[in-house]
Amino acid sequence: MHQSSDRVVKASKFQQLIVLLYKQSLLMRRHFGLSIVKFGTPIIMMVLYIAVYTSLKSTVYTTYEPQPLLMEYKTYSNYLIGYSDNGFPNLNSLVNSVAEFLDLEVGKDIVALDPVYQNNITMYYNRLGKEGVKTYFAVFEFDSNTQYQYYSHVDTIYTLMYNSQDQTYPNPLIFNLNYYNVDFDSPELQYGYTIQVAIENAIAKMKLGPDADISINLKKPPSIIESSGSPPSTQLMPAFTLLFVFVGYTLPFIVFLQQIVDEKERKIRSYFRTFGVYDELYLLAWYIDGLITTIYTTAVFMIFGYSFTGFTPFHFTTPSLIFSILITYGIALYAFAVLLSTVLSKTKAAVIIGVVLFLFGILYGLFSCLLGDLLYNIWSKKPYIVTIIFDILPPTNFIKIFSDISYPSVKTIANAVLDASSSGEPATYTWNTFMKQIVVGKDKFFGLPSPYESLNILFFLTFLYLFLAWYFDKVLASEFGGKRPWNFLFTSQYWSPVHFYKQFNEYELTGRDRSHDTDLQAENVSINPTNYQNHALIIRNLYKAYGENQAVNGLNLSAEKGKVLALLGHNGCGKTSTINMLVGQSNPDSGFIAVHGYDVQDQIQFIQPLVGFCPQHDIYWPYFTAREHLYILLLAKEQRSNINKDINDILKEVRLHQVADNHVSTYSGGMRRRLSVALSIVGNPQVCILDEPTTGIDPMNAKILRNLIKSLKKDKLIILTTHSMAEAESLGDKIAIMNKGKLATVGTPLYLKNKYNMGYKLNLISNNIEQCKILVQSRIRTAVFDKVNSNSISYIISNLDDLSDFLRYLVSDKASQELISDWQIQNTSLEDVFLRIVHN
Ligand SMILES: Nc1ncnc2c1ncn2[C@@H]1O[C@H](COP(=O)(O)OP(=O)(O)OP(=O)(O)O)[C@@H](O)[C@H]1O
Repeated sequence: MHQSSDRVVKASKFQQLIVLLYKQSLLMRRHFGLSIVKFGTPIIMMVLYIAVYTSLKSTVYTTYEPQPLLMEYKTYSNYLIGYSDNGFPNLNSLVNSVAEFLDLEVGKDIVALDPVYQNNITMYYNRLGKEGVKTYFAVFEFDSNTQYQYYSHVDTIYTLMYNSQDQTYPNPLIFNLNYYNVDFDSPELQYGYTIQVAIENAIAKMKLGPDADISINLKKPPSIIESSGSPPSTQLMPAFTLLFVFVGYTLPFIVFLQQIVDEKERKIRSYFRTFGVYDELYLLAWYIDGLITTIYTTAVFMIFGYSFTGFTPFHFTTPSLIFSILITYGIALYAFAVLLSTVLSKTKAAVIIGVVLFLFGILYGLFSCLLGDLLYNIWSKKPYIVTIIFDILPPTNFIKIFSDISYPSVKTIANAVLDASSSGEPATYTWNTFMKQIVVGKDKFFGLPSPYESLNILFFLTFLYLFLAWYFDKVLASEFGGKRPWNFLFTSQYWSPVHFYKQFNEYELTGRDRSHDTDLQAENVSINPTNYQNHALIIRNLYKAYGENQAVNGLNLSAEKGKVLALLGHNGCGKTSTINMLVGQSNPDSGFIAVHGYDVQDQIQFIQPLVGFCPQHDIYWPYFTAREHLYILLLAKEQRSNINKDINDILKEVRLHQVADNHVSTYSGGMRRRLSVALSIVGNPQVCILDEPTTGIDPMNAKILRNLIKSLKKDKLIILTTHSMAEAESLGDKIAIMNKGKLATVGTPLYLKNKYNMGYKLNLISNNIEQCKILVQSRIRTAVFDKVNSNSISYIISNLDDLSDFLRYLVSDKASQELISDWQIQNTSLEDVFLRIVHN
């Protein structure tokens, strides 16, 4: 393998990763506002939750003191009825015992239900409705199959119910005392407690015997909400934990997506490529950034979630389970962001997609908080594939899993209240429950993946997303970088890249442009299979079109090291397109470019360490300093340890040493241009490509740059594009003028001026231009008018004798001296050559 002694050793993957992570850390520190969003959001969401929860709790809840038992039962109700649907044998003695406690008359104030109704509770409702009575009745049940089972705790052996209205059937409003829609302040209902005590007393007596000494001790009732008719709000808050966690995770994701695509749009992504940074390491560094955010966010949620009891879903779920869900969501979410970044190229699009996903997630989350059972019902009727699609997007998958685990602790709003008030503590959610399909009431929803299945999908999708990100990054065409063929994974070149010079044959090395121009022919045939490796640059039959626009149209060009190749041409003639192909940022349609014998398309990895590149438009991080730019890009390119001296030297060479530690955003356009030139010479490149390096630079600094370029060319090939003919003339050893995508002419400046010699330019200064015209036309036969300004006129004179005759006349003739105040003769300039070629 060819290896010249002064060539740099390409940076190791490890060094590149470290320097990329350093770049990420700088981004984090310098984009303070965005970092606040990234790292502040989880804390803000948790604090917000606690604030809302506590304020609701403190304002809404009221504590009641124990009330003495109210015994005037008869005033408020017609009957008290005991009923058993399964023939409870001690119903009569129980009713008697209650009657005794409440001082009621059995048969009049209190009855054991008429046996005729015993097997049909509906008929009993009927009777109540018809008679329009306000009645308490107690249902005794020892059989779990009664319809009351759903509303009551499994250990309850009776349910006390109340018909509050004097309405006629079919609308008797009979409700369980536990039902929330009850006016707890109504004295009628307060007697419910008295009856309850009477029943408890009767049951205790029945169990312990009639002589048992039972004392009744009234405890403080649980706090209940002040405003009657609305559910206790604090019980609703846990249902929304899901949304707070979702926002805490997903808002930083939008920032991340915006940042990664922003680097792509600023072309930093492809700029890194020209420094030989491995694509996978670049993506990995971003992904590690996302993982750090994930770990941080998860830690915040775990700490808050388990230290504040208001986060019910946390407290009723095994911590390892919550941790696994949060971490898996994070790793999948950021893998998804990296994948999106490979297909998006505009920051705006990235933000829009991020926000849409975010809002969609919130909406879905709200539905699952509010609808609960209903949502599960809807889902269970959908085809399995629909739920899988929801599982494929990390935000919706996360919402599903989190609402699955929240369900037993918070359920729907209505259920949350009902559940907490009637059946006591919600069940603890364990890994065991997690693996089962979601169960609501008695119904199983078999159409849904279990939360465990959804989590597995999320986990394995992470790897798929990362693989696709890596793959798309390589094969998707974009204006920001070259692409590989879609089947590159199946090519041997990918798995075992050729480390030796590619063998170009005679036919490939011969430019196929059969021009009549002998210089162009020489350019085409001067290279053959035995000597092409000595050429720093060979371009052969290069074509590149953008749609209908043939930007490069069969270009043939070559150059040796130790030279400055000045590439000239009018705007849009294809210079930048050629250079982009040269640095591997875009692929030719056909033809090839070889740099030091390596093919740009197949062996770009060997070329990158040899090439330095100053792009036409400056590429930079606004909030990094010049020193940091040099540090990052030098270490990305070259395996080095001690670089401070080198960086200082380069900074001095481009006169940026005094502002080296200022943010580049504070630089003038010219200073940024100098930084771009500085970046193109890091790592001692063999081929330095400078696309209009002096554009926008003042004459003094332009001169400094020109001197730098001159000093560099000693052992390198410098490829320079410029619109300054003077610059090309002073720097260029070889001038190549392009026109309409192909080479129009090539040669040294002197050679070209001779070749396109148009004679001499005579400039005359006078106050009487018309007289001058008459004079020149009468004395110089071969004079061709060139141009006229206010008091100057110029002619091209091809014959030297004619010109000297005219000058002799001028010196001798007094009248002419008075007419012409000054005159000047110029040789043909490179600009004249350029204009002539372009006009032709
Ligand atoms: N990414 C692109 N997409 C579409 N068209 C492009 C793209 N890049 C270049 N072109 C077109 O290709 C042609 C050549 O452009 P190129 O930038 O190579 O010219 P240039 O010689 O560098 O011009 P200038 O001196 O203005 O920089 C132009 O017509 C340009 O509009």
